[in-house]
Amino acid sequence: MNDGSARLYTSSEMSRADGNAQELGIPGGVLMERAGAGMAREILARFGGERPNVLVLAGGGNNGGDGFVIARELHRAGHEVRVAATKRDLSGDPKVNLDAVLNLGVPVHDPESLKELLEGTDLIVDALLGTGFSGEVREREAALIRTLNDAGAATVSVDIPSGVDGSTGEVHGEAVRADLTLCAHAVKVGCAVSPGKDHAGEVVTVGIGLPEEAERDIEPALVLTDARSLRGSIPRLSGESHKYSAGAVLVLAGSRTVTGASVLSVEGAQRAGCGIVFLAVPESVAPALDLRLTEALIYGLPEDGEGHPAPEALEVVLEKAGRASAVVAGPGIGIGDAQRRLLEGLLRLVELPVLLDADALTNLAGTDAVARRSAPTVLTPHAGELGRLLGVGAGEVTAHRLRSATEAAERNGCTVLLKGGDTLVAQGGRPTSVNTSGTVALATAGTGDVLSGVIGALLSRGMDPYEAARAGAWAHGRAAGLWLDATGWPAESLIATDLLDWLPRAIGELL
Ligand SMILES: NC(=O)C1=CN([C@@H]2O[C@H](COP(=O)(O)OP(=O)(O)OC[C@H]3O[C@@H](n4cnc5c(N)ncnc54)[C@H](OP(=O)(O)O)[C@@H]3O)[C@@H](O)[C@H]2O)[C@@H](O)CC1
Ligand SMILES: Nc1ncnc2c1ncn2[C@@H]1O[C@H](COP(=O)(O)OP(=O)(O)O)[C@@H](O)[C@H]1O
Ligand SMILES: [K+]
Repeated sequence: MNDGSARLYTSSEMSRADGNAQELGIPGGVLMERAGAGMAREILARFGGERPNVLVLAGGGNNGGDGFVIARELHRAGHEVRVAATKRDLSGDPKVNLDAVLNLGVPVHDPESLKELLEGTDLIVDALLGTGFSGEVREREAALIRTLNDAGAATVSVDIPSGVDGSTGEVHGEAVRADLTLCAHAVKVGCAVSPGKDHAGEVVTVGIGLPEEAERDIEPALVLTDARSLRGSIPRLSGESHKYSAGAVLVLAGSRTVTGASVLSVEGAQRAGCGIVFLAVPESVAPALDLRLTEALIYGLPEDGEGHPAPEALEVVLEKAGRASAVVAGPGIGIGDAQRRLLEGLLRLVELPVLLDADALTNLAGTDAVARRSAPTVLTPHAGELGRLLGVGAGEVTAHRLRSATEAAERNGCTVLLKGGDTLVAQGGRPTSVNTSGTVALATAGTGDVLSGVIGALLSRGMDPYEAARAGAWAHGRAAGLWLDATGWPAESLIATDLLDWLPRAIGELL
């Protein structure tokens, strides 16, 4: 995909680029030298002024080789540097660089003394395991990682926090908790996808002078979605536009006890630029919402005894869908047989793009209602909802986010947006997108309802579902970021309504 997205590499994509570079006449040792020297410059620029005592923990592969180059450069810059190496009997480039360190008189210790070495250490360089690692860390390395994490010193990881799977972000057992991760050439998937992302701290890319030709035949399986990669993808109004052609969204959200979800979804859609919103809600709450939502058209639905939409609501929903260009269904509609049947009818009979969120996902878990659809469907689950769709626990999804999102997208033949700090968008045939604009400020009730409306509006404006989900997630996260910058208030104080004020500016950055 060549849309200007920042490169995000799996371990095997990186090693292909490395192989191509060698064919182009750039030896691996040169890349290691550039990686290590560039990382050392970055470390000196950030920490050099404080003249920290440095400990480099080096493993037996090329990640350790990068670590030796860093040790050499920091020593040359006048820092007190010690190395703990898991292996002395090396060959190739790591051996060349270990020998250089030894020749300079930098002390190289056995890792068994790591705990004592860390006592006088201000800065740890973690070069234990890189992209050559996957699976579960062996006990010897796991013990070293625990010792590093317990030391509490500032930690810089080389290429990937040791113990994180570079291609998936999965962590099985121990993984280093870094403050900064320096990635050679491109961000590794493991630094962008949780839980790896949460181990990586700040992530900075260090150039290693790979020529473009070395990447020409590599189609990355994942992309980092930033504003640059989305710019120009949202359709604009033209002179001939009217409120229906500008995008008409039907929102099926809310019930007698949950009316906020409707408001947030409708206003999210309005601020994301659709021309008109129809809101279908149980009839007992329609008058209150009519007063609250000045610009939306509100329709009362037959309801069950609990104030949730009843199956007979389908008739009204279908009629209103006839005037819409996209549908958002689910937030706050309640969970039960009646709501499931309503949704199944909607999915069977409406040919429009449909976004399913929250209660809609729970109601439809275990059914094939989405898989049977040919019109575009976007699912926006959090880990718990995706677990229900896949028949596994939330913990299983949290541990395997990438695999879970792609599996759900494939099984259902649809677009899946998995919420979280790294919001993923998966769709068959497209690279899985990792959003870059999220902030923990979003971890508050109702922000997901806003997101459903935003993506619904982008669908109604004619965007392809994959692009709509990526752009919606980016704008949603960016709105929270703008609120944080503008108010200077603590992240914990954001409420979902605040996003509505900042969505227009966030979307404006994509036009
Ligand atoms: N590609 C490029 O373009 C460039 C790559 N560069 C750098 O190379 C790195 C990749 O190097 P790599 O391929 O040598 O692997 P690496 O991450 O050092 O891991 C191997 C070590 O891990 C160990 N190990 C494995 N599994 C384990 C387990 N379960 N539990 C415990 N240990 C385990 C394994 O031990 P062994 O099995 O051999 O005993 C061996 O010691 C990359 O991240 C980047 O830093 C840069 O220099 C510039 C350009
Ligand atoms: N730690 C986090 N970092 C960034 N974004 C988060 C985090 N936790 C939650 N979010 C985002 O907040 C939103 C919450 O949505 P959801 O769980 O559906 O909430 P609700 O149902 O209350 O609206 C999602 O967009 C999600 O990606
Ligand atoms: K590492």
